[in-house]
Amino acid sequence: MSSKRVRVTVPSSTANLGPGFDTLGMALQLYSVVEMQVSEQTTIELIGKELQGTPTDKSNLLYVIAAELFQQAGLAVPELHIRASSEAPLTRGLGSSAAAIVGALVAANHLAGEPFTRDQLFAMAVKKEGHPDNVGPSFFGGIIVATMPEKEDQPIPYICLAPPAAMRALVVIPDYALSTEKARNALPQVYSKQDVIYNVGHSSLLVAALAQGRLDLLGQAMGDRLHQPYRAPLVPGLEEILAAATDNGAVGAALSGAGPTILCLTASDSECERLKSFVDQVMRGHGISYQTMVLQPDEHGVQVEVQ
Ligand SMILES: Nc1ncnc2c1ncn2[C@@H]1O[C@H](COP(=O)(O)OP(=O)(O)OP(=O)(O)O)[C@@H](O)[C@H]1O
Ligand SMILES: N[C@@H](CCO)C(=O)O
Repeated sequence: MSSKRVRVTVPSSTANLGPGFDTLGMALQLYSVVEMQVSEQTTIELIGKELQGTPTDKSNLLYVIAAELFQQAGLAVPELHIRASSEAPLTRGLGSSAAAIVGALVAANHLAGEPFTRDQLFAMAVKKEGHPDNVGPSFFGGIIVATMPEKEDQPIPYICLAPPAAMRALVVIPDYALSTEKARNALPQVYSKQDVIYNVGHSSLLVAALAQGRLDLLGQAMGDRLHQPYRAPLVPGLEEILAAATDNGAVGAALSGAGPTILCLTASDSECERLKSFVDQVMRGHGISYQTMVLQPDEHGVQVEVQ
């Protein structure tokens, strides 16, 4: 067991990108940091306002995930000093739980002497999160197309695409939380054939458009009928932004992950000001306080430093 301190930096992510429910996601330059070191006693130090209210005992997600990794490696679970921070707010649809899971797995794997490969860690994270669309970008960076394997013991099949160079993400982050669980419970159990065909077509077109840098197609390709229509009642302003973002400087728009953050993609930084005033008008109309951030895609994924 290593006695060194491991520092892991993990990008946040935006999942689904509209039609790619549970299968598509993009890493963003908004980071979580997890530092971990074997210690005599477990202490969890959470830095900054975003992690306020998160447990600082052994029920903390970071500790739970690290402990599970040591157990799976056949090692005794050590006491740990964990220090963590997050630039991304939690429960907003920016993949904070996936980033925490990836950060804790990668840090614990280093302390344990690297018993697991990166693909094994990816599979462990996907199992924990239930789907690969946030975990994939946090691990590998860029845009990830991934799905669950046919059999449980198979590796997670994925492809990483480089985001189109000039593309920017304007994220509209409302000041209220929406848990992924609540947003998933809003979805129906059964879909019509027309809606399934609609999403297969749009998701396929979106992946092809992103692969070829065809930002002009995103406005159409990002249409979705599997989750956004059912989540819209939980996210005031979503319908208006999806309907008119492309008339106001965006090349496409979607609910980010399970929401309530709304993602608007632009072809350059210069479109963002016009888009911000449109978004402001919509959100004010609903009396919702919010913040916006203009983010570049992250292309590196998880980064590890051993100190
Ligand atoms: N750094 C962290 N340390 C401990 N727990 C965390 C950390 N980051 C996230 N979590 C846990 O993850 C929960 C948020 O998960 P949830 O899936 O609801 O939202 P999200 O991951 O931010 O959004 P989405 O999955 O829609 O992108 C928090 O309430 C907290 O329990
Ligand atoms: N694909 C997931 C992302 C959030 O975890 C969802 O939309 O529920």
